[in-house]
Amino acid sequence: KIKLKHGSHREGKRTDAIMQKWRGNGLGQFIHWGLYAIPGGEWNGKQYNGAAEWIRSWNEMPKPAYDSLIYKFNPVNFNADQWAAIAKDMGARYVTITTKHHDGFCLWPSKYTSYTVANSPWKKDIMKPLVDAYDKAGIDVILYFSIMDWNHPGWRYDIKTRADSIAFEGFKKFTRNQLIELLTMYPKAKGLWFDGTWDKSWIKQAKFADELEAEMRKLRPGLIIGSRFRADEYGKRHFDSNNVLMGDYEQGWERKLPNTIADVHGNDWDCVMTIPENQWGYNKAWKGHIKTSTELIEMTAKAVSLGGNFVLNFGPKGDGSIRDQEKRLALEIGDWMKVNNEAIYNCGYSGLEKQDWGYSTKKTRIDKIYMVVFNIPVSGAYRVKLPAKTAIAKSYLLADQNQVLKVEEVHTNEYFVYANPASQSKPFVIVLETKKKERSGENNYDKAK
Ligand SMILES: Cc1ccc([C@@H]2N[C@@H](C)[C@@H](O)[C@H]2O)cc1
Repeated sequence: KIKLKHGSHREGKRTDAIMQKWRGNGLGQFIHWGLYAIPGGEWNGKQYNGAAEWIRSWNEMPKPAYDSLIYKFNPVNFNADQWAAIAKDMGARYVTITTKHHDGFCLWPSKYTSYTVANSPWKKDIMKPLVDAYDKAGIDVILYFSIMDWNHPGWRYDIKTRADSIAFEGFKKFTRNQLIELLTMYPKAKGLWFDGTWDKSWIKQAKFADELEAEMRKLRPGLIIGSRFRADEYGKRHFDSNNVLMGDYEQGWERKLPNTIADVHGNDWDCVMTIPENQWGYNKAWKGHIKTSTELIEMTAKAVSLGGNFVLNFGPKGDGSIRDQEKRLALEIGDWMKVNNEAIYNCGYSGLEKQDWGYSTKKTRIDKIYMVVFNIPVSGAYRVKLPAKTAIAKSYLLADQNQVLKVEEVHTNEYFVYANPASQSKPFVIVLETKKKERSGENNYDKAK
């Protein structure tokens, strides 16, 4: 083990109630909203090929033209309760909302910069109505914050000269001030989701970031901070120089999912996912493959089966409305969740071997296993291998618990569960209630003693 001053300060999963609630959330909503939603990936009639929230970095987009979008921010169709209702209908149990993306525009009236909603035609705070609406809907709020800030004069990609380091000192103070300001103005927020922390300038701030994380945790006990916030003193990110996870959960799964339990190293984690291939902010033209609700439900089940959460991104339009395709997907996912959320909420890795029919999840400390089926076997037989000394007491469809299913032990601790689902077009869940296996040869007399 390398002696570290600014590495991870905790090994293993957090066991407190706030983190246990986060762990059991299963499904979340991400909101990317800001000035980038106004151009929506297009400028001067030309389409930007990158992600819409990065349009400021496009050569075709003059930086002053982007920066003056603040004078166009007037989302007359913004309705925080409607956004929260969409998340509620989808079955999301937490939401991560951009307070400030890389462009530096603040959705809250920060005292530390003029580049905020307060100086837009809208004038009003956006974060407060959002935090309150989601909180009222019973949905936990996590605040997304980009360290990289293209608008702040003190931002640097690296610290090369004395002038850089003087400028960056000012930037560090500004960053700390904004984070303390956010935690103070929105005390209901359960955590922070950091982004924009990969540049050398920030990676060199191991001591500062470590102390800032400690200050935030002291100000807000139980605050949830992921692995992307800070590097250790050797520049190691996500995992420190002793390969211990930084922060409370792994933030490495952006637009991709782990494949096996080995990939997650026994840590908490979330996967953040876009509906199109790679657009977080609103883009007028969604190109390429748009994920279907069945695909997104499968990703949710896969994430939960590997002990993580699945966080689906929505990119509201510049006027504050939500696009129809996103509303429809939220409802389709929500319809499935209404029937099957017992296999998702407060569930995790079942310990069972992966089978072709789909993913298995398990509630902690309850002898129930959920087989979330995406691939129906021609045989109608669903193979499941149980650990030794475990048997199946009963099996039924989660959607219709009166439909008790036939179970056959085909090899030691290997069973076929027979099911013919009503609809072949939607994923469904088979429940296994398990019990201790009767020791073979045990008789009632022995048990009676
Ligand atoms: C290379 C790259 C940098 C930043 C990102 C940001 N992280 C996502 C969560 C979005 O905020 C995206 O803009 C994505 C890719």
